[in-house]
Amino acid sequence: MSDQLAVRTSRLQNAGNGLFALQSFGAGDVVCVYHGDILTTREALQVEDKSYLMRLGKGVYIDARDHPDVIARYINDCRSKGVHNVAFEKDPIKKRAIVRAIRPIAPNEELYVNYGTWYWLAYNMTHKENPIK
Ligand SMILES: C[S@@+](CC[C@H](N)C(=O)[O-])C[C@H]1O[C@@H](n2cnc3c(N)ncnc32)[C@H](O)[C@@H]1O
Repeated sequence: MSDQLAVRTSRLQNAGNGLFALQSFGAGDVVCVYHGDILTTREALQVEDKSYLMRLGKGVYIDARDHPDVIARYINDCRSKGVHNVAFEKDPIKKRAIVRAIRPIAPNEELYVNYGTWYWLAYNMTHKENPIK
């Protein structure tokens, strides 16, 4: 898949898989790229499993649900301020998001990105029996 990154069981509880660094990254380095099927707002609203759905900008979404080869889709959100080590740089023109290191990352660190408030609001609405705080 990649000699810089590996998909392994997440260190977060009940989070499934996560993405881990196999090498060091410096702050500002491009770590990988998030891409997938390109959807309009109308199409995005109809997606049942929104786990891998990302809004890039007005009317532009990408969905990596059917793309297990896109390793960026395995990045979890640790939900703790100050612990995130990568950020999504969304590009609605190129229809992708660059995953960029926001601080130095050491080998074996799990990558964590802030999905944003709306992702978790929607997630918890559809997982009322098992919300993620
Ligand atoms: C983009 S996927 C990340 C990869 C996913 N863990 C997997 O195994 O394919 C987003 C999903 O990961 C899980 N996830 C991410 N962060 C989590 C957390 N802090 N706690 C529990 N589950 C989390 C949730 O199921 C979420 O909908």
